[in-house]
Amino acid sequence: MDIRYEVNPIDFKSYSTSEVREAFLIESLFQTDTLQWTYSHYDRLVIGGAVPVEKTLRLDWSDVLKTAYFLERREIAVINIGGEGTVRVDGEAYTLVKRDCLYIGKGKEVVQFESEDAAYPARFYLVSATAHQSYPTKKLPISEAVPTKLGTDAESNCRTIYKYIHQEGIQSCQLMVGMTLLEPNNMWNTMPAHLHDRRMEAYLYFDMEPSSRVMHLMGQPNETRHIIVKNEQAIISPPWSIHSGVGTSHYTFIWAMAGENYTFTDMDPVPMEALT
Ligand SMILES: O=C(O)C(=O)C[C@H](O)C(=O)CO
Ligand SMILES: [Zn+2]
Repeated sequence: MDIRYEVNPIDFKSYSTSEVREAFLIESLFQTDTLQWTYSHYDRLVIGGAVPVEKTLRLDWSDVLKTAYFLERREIAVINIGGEGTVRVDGEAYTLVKRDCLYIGKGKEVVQFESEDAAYPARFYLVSATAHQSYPTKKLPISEAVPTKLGTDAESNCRTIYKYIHQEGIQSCQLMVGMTLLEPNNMWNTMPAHLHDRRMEAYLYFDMEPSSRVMHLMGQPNETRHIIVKNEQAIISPPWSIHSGVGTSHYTFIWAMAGENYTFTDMDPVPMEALT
């Protein structure tokens, strides 16, 4: 059972490399024919991975959540980062190709995951937050998502952001989820950095070569640390932390937030002079 408790920014200053990694890095989310889960106590975000190959996998973590079924008091976002797959929600089938997103609201009892082709299985990334009301289950195919271009060549951060679940998109209680794709030869994300003390955030880095790495930057602006991240590993970013990264090559990441509101532009920019 992978439970991550909160770390406060005062204690964080004295953390060793391994303590930083144990608190904030999720190393193996995608395992064949199992559901992998990490429970973060920051806004009680649950982060998971499902790779159905030989089996159909059923959404369940009742031994930890102690509810009759996973979504009894939760909502969840599912984003496929692998081959075509199907999510069945109380019997209704939603087919997701790579980068499609499905939001499932509170109260759906039976959620199952399966792959179309065992030779190229689906890889479902899962992010769940507590929910107080039920919003409709909704799929947003990547083909219908609205791209927003950001960055410049000079800053090596040309990238496209797709927002899936947010104020003007799929409605949720508190989940806000999207994906950012770096263009080839562009390595920087989220620099200049920002904070949002009102929300925590999780990043899943993927579409990287096995030998590529992202140097993820975290910490309060005046106390930064780095975490070296491999393909398909995730980061938990506390509300007091910047969350930025630079890769040895370009990459894609899914960002997911939970907390006080879901206004994407609610960010406090961190001036370059404040970073040490
Ligand atoms: O490329 C970026 O910049 C991002 O994707 C930033 C994240 O969306 C984020 O941190 C939102 O709060
Ligand atoms: Zn952010």
